[in-house]
Amino acid sequence: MTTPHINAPEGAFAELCLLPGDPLRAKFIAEQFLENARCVTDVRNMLGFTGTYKGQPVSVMGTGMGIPSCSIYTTELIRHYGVSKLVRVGSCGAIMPEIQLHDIIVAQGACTDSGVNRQRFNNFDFAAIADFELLRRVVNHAESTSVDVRVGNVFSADLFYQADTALRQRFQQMGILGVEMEAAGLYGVAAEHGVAALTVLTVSDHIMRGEAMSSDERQLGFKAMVELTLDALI
Ligand SMILES: O=P(O)(O)O[C@H]1O[C@H](CO)[C@@H](O)[C@H]1O
Ligand SMILES: O=c1cc[nH]c(=O)[nH]1
Repeated sequence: MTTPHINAPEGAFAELCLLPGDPLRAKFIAEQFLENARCVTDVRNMLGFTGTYKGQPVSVMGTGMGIPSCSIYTTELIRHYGVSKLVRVGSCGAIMPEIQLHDIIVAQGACTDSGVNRQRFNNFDFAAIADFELLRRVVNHAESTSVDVRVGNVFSADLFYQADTALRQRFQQMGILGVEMEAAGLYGVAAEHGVAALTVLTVSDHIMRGEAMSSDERQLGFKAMVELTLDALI
């Protein structure tokens, strides 16, 4: 049984799946962190892998950029492959002044300008929140290993190139830690299907200060976030 976007056989994914936006980051995570990792899907080069971490099965798959792409893959992973713990490991642009490049943000909630959660919630405002158990495990593990994380609200934007630069000030006033493009959609998909989701982000840019990692660093430089996530959840 395959889906329009995933050509893996039934049972090819673990219950826990890490979800970077970039399929090459999925490959990097599989090669660097998983034992016996095998590529289980490659439709459109959206690579997915399953292996083990400390003996436990784990999958990792790219989602592409933006809520529509992420929603397709996560819906198929849940409905057809039984994935029930979906953990986005992404990058974001920081908003708050105290945040630095390479910092780790755990998205407790995700605001958005996307209409997807209103579409699935009778046009009401849906509070897109992380699964508390996944969140607690990652935050507790960070505390016990002295890894600094920031926990709070992020903004999942439809536009990477947002023309209205005044919005940034408003985000800062409202305490938005960082801007990315998928978390609110992921949380909506998870809620609709009754499964658990979390988003952990590494700061790749500072939107207010105009600082940025290189594209190589974005692809490969998220070791601390991945280690924290795997160690906390396995
Ligand atoms: O690094 P990823 O996980 O792709 O996340 C961020 O990077 C992309 C934009 O460059 C968007 O997908 C955004 O959410
Ligand atoms: O979506 C994103 C990701 C990184 N940096 C941004 O400014 N936006």
